[in-house]
Amino acid sequence: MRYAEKLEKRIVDTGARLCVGIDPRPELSGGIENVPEFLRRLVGETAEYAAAFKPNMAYFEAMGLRGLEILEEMLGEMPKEVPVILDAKRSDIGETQKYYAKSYFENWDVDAVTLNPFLGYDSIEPFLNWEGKGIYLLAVTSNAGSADFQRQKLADGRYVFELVQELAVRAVAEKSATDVGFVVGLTNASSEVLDRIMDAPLLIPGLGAQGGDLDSLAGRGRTAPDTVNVSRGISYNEMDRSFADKAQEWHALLSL
Ligand SMILES: O=c1ccn([C@@H]2O[C@H](COP(=O)(O)O)[C@@H](O)[C@H]2O)c(=O)[nH]1
Repeated sequence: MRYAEKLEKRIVDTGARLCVGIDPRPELSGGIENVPEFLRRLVGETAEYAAAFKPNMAYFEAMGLRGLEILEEMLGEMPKEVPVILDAKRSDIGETQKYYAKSYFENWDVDAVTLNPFLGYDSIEPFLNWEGKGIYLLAVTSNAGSADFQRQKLADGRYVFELVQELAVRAVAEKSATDVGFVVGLTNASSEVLDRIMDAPLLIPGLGAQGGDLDSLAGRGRTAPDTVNVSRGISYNEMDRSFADKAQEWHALLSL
């Protein structure tokens, strides 16, 4: 089964496009020693609502070697039916990317990863021929700085993020086994952006703590399995409520 099919199935099974972000902050959960239990509860309580899980490497790397062990343990215990998108945003020359691809797709066996496309097509090639896997290229990120490059207009009237889409078009033409989608931040998902974004799987961060407006996605007629990520809005918002309770609320807002 291709990555996009697995994700589509999960979206249909859960009835919503909720991607549960996993960004553990040890300082908010009583230190690194409490993080494994925090993650077990977060994953356990939200799995039934999750179309996907998205751990962000930064939060695990910040805990040092123990953080990588915690990530590995968590990945090993993830429910197999929920796709895992590793938010790594990697970018390097192709030779080095081969090793990132091996690490994420072979060793950790995650379903998809985020990549920074700035180094061009040969930098994403090592990720392209993996059965059942997906990559999300940063196209229009959710930060204000996305205006600095991604939303600049070229002389021919296209935006820079449209060049990112060209990489996906090429991957499809070359019959990539890996599905290629895009990261589009909800906070910058204007109709000008969305009108130009291909019908390929979108990973959409920016809901909850970053204040993105879901209405901007309405009535688009897209068919690809898009998912909308919520991290702090489940893990660290209203700490007196359970993860399950908060996930259920986001799930209702994102229901099909
Ligand atoms: O454009 C982007 C790309 C990635 N992210 C990541 O998504 C989550 C968002 O967390 P919240 O707590 O829901 O704001 C986090 O891991 C970011 O690094 C993004 O926000 N924007």
